[in-house]
Amino acid sequence: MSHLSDKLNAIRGLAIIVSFSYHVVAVCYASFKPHWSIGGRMRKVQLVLCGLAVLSTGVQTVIAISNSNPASTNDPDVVYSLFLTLIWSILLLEAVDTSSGTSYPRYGAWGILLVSESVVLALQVEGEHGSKSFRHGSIVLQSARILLATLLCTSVVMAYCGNRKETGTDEETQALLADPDSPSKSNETDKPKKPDQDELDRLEIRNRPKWQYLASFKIFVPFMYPKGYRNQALLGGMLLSSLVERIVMVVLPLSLGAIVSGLSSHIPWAAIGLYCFLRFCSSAAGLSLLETYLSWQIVTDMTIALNRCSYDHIMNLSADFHDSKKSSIIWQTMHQGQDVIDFLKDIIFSFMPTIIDFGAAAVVLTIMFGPYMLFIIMSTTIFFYWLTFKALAQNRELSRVSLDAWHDQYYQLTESTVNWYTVSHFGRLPYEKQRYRDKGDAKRAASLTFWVHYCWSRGLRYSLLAVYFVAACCVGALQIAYSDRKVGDFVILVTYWSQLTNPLDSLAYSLSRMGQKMVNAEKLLVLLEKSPRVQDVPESKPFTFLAGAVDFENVSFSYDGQRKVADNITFSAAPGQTVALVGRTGGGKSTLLKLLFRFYDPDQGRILVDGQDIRQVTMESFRKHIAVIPQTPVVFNMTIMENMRYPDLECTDEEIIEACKAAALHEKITTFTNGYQEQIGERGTKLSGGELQRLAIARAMLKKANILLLDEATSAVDSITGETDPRQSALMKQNGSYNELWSSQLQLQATDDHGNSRSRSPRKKETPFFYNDLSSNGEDSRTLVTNGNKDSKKSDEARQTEDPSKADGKSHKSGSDGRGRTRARQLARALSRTLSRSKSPTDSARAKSPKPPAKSPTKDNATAAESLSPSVQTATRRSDSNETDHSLLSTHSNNRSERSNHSPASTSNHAETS
Ligand SMILES: Nc1ncnc2c1ncn2[C@@H]1O[C@H](COP(=O)(O)OP(=O)(O)OP(=O)(O)O)[C@@H](O)[C@H]1O
Repeated sequence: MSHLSDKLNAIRGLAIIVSFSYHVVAVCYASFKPHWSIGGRMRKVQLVLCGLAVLSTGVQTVIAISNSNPASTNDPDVVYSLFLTLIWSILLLEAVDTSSGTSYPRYGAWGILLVSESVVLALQVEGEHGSKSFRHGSIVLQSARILLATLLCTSVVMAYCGNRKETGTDEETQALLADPDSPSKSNETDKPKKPDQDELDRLEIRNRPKWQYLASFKIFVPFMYPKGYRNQALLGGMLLSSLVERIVMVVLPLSLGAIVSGLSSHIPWAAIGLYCFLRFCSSAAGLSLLETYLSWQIVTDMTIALNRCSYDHIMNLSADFHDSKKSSIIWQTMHQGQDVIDFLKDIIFSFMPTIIDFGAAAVVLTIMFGPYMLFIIMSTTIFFYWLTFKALAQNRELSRVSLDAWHDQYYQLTESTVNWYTVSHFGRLPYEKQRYRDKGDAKRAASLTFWVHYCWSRGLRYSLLAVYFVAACCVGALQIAYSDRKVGDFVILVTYWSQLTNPLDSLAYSLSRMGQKMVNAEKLLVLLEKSPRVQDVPESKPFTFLAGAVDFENVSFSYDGQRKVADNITFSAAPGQTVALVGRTGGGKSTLLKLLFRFYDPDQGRILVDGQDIRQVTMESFRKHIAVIPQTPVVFNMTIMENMRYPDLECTDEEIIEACKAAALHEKITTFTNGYQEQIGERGTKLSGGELQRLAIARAMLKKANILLLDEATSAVDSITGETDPRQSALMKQNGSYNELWSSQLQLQATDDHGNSRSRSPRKKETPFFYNDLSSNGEDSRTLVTNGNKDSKKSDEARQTEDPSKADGKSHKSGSDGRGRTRARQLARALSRTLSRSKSPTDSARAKSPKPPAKSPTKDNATAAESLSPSVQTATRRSDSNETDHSLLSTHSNNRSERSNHSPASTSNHAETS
């Protein structure tokens, strides 16, 4: 009989331990490894069955308690019923918690419970265990549970056999965002806004399997490891003080219990002294202060290191990122880098110590008060954390919404203030103000929702703790009342309880803070996981400048991988040649320059400079040979002098002044109140459009590069360029596509001027390129050519007479000699001098080396090419008239460009040479 009873208790204990352990291990494993779930449509049935099982175990517990001895600290029937209730409750909570199908942690546990309850039932029927009422009651309830467990397992088998793998209702398999490409609405403005790339990247990170998601954060780990002996010593100090604090937390309640128990007979001075000392150690002035002091230094260093790395990473990203970035969001994300460090610090110095405190308190209380107390501690922890994690998941979502609303308002603030002129031009001040208010309201609503939810969930969690505290006090009081326990044990219980719940509390707090910090960390992670679309290949070599021959070979490119901006473009620019790209607005001219500067790499084809594929050379060595004057010059909010010095930090004031003189800017600068020390405002707002472009031109000169890219560099510089370009005349004479384009443009202009007055005058339309003036002086041209390839000087002179552009230049020169022309000459000379000076001895030596094989330009190309500037000047010219027929072929295209011009994109772009 007794033997059977022992066997039953052992089986019951084993059943509880096995099912609980299996479930915990399986849940942990499943959460880190993707797995299939089945039977999602049976979820409601399973929910009801689990609920009934919990009910039956609850009833069995009540029967067991009513039949047990109040003095007993571990009645086997009560303990079994209590823990069985706990396990079924956990399974129920999981069923409630997930809308997906059942996976192996749950159906495995059902199977174990089915087997173990059947064995227990068999033993119970066989023996005479417990009182009759309890035995009958428990047999009925157990039979019911076996039936329920059988039904649960059958539901899984049925789902499996029916191959009901979840698709529709499983939230894990549903897209979090609607398909952004689905054509739902016809009206453009009504179409849902496509989530931006950052948001999609964040979603991608969030939707990774848990282990992968957590592993993603390992990118931050190197920043957590303190660099240098000093910081490592500080970290050691932190760990040590944290360890000592844990010991203090265990000893503290025991010493208090000893004082209380001892006071009934004597004054325990030693225990009081120890207690006071431990209290001091655990106070805010004790070990935690030391820890804070030590951590401050390490955390500051780590944050700075992370910021530096993020900054370097952002600066190393390529143009695709910088073209689509939201600067204000990047600033914020960088700023919140601190949170990432805090997040990791919390895990090591808050989360782990709290778990240790909790574990220590749980062990001591279980040893002192038996399995009932263990049950109370376990169920407190499980339910408290179930509520906490549920709240945390929602909090995280709400915090994301709140943070996004905050970012949104911040973004609108920066955008509207940066674009204040545009806002004012269009009279949109009230509109922007309203938008700011609306975004503020959205931010307020989002944070209010967050806080309401936070307060509710917090209230619920702490009410649960209060209920369990009552239960713990009852168990403690009953044991002290019915056994020979000391009163001090009750004090120990109460003290440990607070030590148990304080960690729970602070863990919940850390977890909720961690949720918020994880959102910030995710944002930084998105940033750090971005890799530059254009980067040096491992085997790339330094670029060797020889003469400056540029070849585009069947180049195709698309920014987004869908819309082709350049399609099969082929053209060549021989050393010293100037090439104008002509095409309609948005035709891809600037894009070709970006490809040449390697802001992007072609999707197909290749670009060669001096026979070297620019993808195979290091960007740094290549880019230093190219100067760019962009369509919209961007300057720093610094002084003119500082802006000018940017290309060459070593250049002298005299060189800067000379460059400014050449760009016809010097005189203007001398009229400024502070001359060269004048601050030019954000993005150069204090300069006129023309002044800004001249500054960009002067600045480009100081780079002393061999290849010059002009992207409508002089659109605002009338006085320099206010005359006909000799090379343009040459091109016009050739009666090719260039001629056709200009003629049709002028025709349109004239028609328009007749009817409606257009803002741009025909004169302005004719404004030639900045570089045109360089060829107006033969001497300058030769000097410039020499700079590109010294050998060509003589041949230049020899060919000069044949040069159609030069002939034009001459005739043109005699026809006009205005102020703009004089300045242009100055500019040409200065550029020539600057470039000559920049030529290093090695460059000269290289220049003497044979030219790379030229791409067989036509005769006209060849002659013109050698009469012109540094090595290659590439400029873009816009044909604003979309009405113009853009399928123009250059009469001087070489074979390859003629071939390429049959392709769709190239019908709008022409590389014309003069
Ligand atoms: N960073 C970018 N991302 C996506 N598309 C872009 C980007 N930059 C330009 N585009 C698109 O590529 C096309 C070609 O642009 P590009 O600036 O090269 O034209 P363009 O010929 O220089 O025009 P314009 O003469 O008006 O300056 C345009 O339709 C433009 O919208």
